[in-house]
Amino acid sequence: MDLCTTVDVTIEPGRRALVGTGIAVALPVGTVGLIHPRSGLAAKYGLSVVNTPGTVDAGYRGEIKVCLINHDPDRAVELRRGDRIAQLLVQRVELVDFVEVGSLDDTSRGAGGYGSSGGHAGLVKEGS
Ligand SMILES: O=c1ccn([C@H]2C[C@H](O)[C@@H](COP(=O)(O)OP(=O)(O)OP(=O)(O)O)O2)c(=O)[nH]1
Repeated sequence: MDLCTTVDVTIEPGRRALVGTGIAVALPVGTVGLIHPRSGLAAKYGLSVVNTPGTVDAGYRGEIKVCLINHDPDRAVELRRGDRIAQLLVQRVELVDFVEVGSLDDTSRGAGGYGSSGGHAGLVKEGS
């Protein structure tokens, strides 16, 4: 579902703005709302969502707001009330009970992350 701004707003290059959508929802327990940027506005204006994807808890009953950011280094983004600024996806989530343990099982990845699998010249391991 597309989300629209309830206000006119101009976002200068590199700046952000929290805008209301006028929408409140009661999501079923076991689901989550995810606020994603719109690809068209991202490609054309550099407009995105700061905390993408924004998380709307199932228990949240307030107005959904979107924290927009203008990544364009030169041009301001002008938005008018009613413009579609982001999109809301609803997904099922696992409801888990976390259990504290002393160690974790082994996997082929182990603790490697943040480029440890390579794939780019700038990701070579230290010392190699
Ligand atoms: O882009 C967003 C993200 C969140 N929310 C609303 C719904 C969500 O359920 C609530 C809290 O969001 P989150 O848990 O991400 O915020 P927090 O900074 O951790 O605040 P809190 O302490 O209120 O949980 O704010 C929005 O309207 N838009």
